[in-house]
Amino acid sequence: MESERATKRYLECGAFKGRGIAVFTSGGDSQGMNAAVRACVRMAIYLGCKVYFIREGYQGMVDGGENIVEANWASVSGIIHKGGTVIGSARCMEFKERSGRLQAAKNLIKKGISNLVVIGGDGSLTGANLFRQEWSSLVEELHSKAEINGDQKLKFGHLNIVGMVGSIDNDFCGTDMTIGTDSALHRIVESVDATTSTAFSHQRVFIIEVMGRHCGYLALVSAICCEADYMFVPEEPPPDNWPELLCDKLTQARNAGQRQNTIILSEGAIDNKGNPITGDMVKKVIVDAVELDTRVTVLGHIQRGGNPSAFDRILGCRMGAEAVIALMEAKPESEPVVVSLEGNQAVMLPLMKCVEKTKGVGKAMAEKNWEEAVNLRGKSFARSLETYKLLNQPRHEAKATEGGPKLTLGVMHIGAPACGMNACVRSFVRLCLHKGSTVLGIHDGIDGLVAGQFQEMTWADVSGWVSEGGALLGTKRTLPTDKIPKIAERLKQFKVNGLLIIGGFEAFMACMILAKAKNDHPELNIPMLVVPSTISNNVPGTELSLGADTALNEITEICDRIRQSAQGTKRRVFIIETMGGYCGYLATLAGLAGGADAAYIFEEKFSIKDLEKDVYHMASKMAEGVQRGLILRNEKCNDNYNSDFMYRLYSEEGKGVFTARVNILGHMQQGGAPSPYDRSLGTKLGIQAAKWFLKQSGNDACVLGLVKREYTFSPIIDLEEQTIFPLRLPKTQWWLKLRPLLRILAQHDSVYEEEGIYMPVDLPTNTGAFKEFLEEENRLRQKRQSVVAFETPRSVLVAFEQKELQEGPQT
Ligand SMILES: Nc1ncnc2c1ncn2[C@@H]1O[C@H](COP(=O)(O)OP(=O)(O)OP(=O)(O)O)[C@@H](O)[C@H]1O
Ligand SMILES: O=P(O)(O)OC[C@H]1O[C@](O)(CO)[C@@H](O)[C@@H]1O
Ligand SMILES: [Mg+2]
Repeated sequence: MESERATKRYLECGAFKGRGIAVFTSGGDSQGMNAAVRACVRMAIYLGCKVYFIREGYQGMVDGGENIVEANWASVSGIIHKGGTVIGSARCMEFKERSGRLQAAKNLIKKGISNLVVIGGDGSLTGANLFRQEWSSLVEELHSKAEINGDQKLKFGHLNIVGMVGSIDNDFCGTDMTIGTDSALHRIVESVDATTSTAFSHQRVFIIEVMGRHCGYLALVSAICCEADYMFVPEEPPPDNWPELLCDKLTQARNAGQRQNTIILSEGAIDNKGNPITGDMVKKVIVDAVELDTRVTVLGHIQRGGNPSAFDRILGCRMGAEAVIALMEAKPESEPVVVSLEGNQAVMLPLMKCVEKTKGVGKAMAEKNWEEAVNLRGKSFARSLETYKLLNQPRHEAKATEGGPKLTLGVMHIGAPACGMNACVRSFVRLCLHKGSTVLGIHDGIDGLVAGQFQEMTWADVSGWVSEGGALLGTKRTLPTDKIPKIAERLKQFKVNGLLIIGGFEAFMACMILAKAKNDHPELNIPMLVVPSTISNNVPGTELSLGADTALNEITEICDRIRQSAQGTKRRVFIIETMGGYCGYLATLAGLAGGADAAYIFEEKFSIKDLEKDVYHMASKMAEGVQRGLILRNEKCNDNYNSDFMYRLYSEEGKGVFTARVNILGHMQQGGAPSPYDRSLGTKLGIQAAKWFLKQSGNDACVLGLVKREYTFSPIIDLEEQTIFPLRLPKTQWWLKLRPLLRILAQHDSVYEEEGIYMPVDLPTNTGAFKEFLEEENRLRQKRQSVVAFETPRSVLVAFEQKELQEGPQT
């Protein structure tokens, strides 16, 4: 029973009928807060609660009146793509006093609210915890002053609180990412890309000051993403001789032909003694010592503005929904929790423990215990710091700095280009050079390998690669199948001791083919590693491929534009086709990020009955005042129900209610500048790959993956049985667990038909429980509807596997 509970939960529609719940945003705003508010409202409505907005944070709670208003399904329509928070945020001094909190309690009880979702930073969450601790005494006092009656005292004797961290600073311990951080990184990276081009023209140095208060996360990650020459963060002040080190670094770079330099400075940067380091101080050092033309740019609140990134929208959706569920499941004795992100899992952590740990960072910094400060910031921070430092060691081109093997390693791409590939090559090349190894860049995939297009890579060759989209080494889809002898000959000719292949499903296939040919060709007895890199996110052995995040952002942005194009047009439905092969990752995630009404994918079989239901559902939403509809479909979701079919169906059935348009996004999904996430992930994967080769003694062939926030090296042979070759899909895909959430957030209350939905909990998904969940949901559906049998995705996949056994893998 317990294990069943751990993998899925049944969310009964209307299960918490009549419960009062309020959501508010507090402290500095951040992008993605609207997605969180929307998810809270819609999940609460789904569960039957009466849901309220509290406008202007704690101030609205204290002031009451019009600041506490009931929300409905439509009041959160069309907000997911907006920056900031549509319900307002504030900092409120009155709430810090008991008298203010007493007033706030009275206002909540009058509205029947005893469940709060707070979206804010550490201050807001601390305030919420205090409020909860005091609640019974506040209720007692209100009753004794006859401000509330005995019934109210009894009914609202307990306050439940769940927190979500909304802040661009990513300064909260316990969660990998806070809502807004990724969007802020987007703003910073766009800005630094812009200053880099003008810096190049004028051979200037740019010092960019970024926000983060006392946390260096934004500075650190943007320094990695923008190839900064130097960086200042509060958690690890520079050594006392930093002016000298900085000037040496700049001089070295200029001597190597670099025309511009970027320095990232955190607004909270300090020296070893705790004194602030400012942009003007750094500029003076540079101008006085090396006389470089230097400018200081303070990015300021630009970082907190603009549309939320796809990541922040999805994070907001997931956390908002989880927060409401946690509130409904809370018992009077249970501790208040904060919804956190661990890898790609949402987890509940004790709110006050996280707040205390967060305060511990400040304490460690005040005591100048820098190591402790870095550790408390968490694994991801420490890893990024290590990455930055590794890539910014003093340069010794192609000379050994340490002992260890001196290898000749090949790096190449196979498959379609994807953003982040270049960042991966760059860090791989540079770390290998630092360690005294040689890297040969192999151009144009297998064709280039066979033709002998090998280039010895230098430090300078990969300068500026992190911000470049596409694949600068060139890439092709050709597989090695009929070229193995020639490949073996070339690897021998160039004395290649190891081969890194960065690419998508073809890279995975190619590596498997080469690994299987080792017995016949001893030259292939070298370590080989695949770094999954494809917008489709369909490579076995990893939860996330390089390039998928950039593509998701591209699609999300295009969906925003397409929807906006219909402003002023009466009721319109857009059908948008995404790439991904048979993998529905992009369609599903872009569906969540874009607030889509439906996302059709191959993995979740749908029938004409489902399509019919969705068309009528759309019409009923329009009747309630919704103006625009968004339907996503994966390019291979169904051969017969293709985009044209769907367009005709919606056009015909929507006559008189809405018009329909279709957009096939095509290759624009593969283009663009890499997102901060792909730049940083590419850089880190390149480093992991280099480290792996440098400590290899055998001839393993592995896939370097990211699984539950850990880097994993899975032998490619073991992955064979986890792959469905004809579909180019892994057998388990973690993100399928987000499908029920997409349905709940898209479903208008006027059309709730199902009694409930099974939601897989963010725990194991590869244990077979996921299959069970789908089957159970299938049974539930069948019980209620006389529709065509609903085949589970797993059973579809199993059918294909059988086909594959009969016909052999399609290569
Ligand atoms: N110790 C506290 N007791 C009661 N209320 C508090 C407390 N700390 C903060 N608050 C309330 O929360 C509001 C927001 O807090 P704060 O200004 O620290 O921002 P934050 O939530 O930490 O967000 P950010 O730092 O990202 O801007 C305060 O204005 C106040 O109303
Ligand atoms: O918006 P304000 O009040 O100027 O505060 C700015 C601060 O808020 C944040 O943007 C978010 O906490 C910090 O990065 C910054 O130091
Ligand atoms: Mg704060």
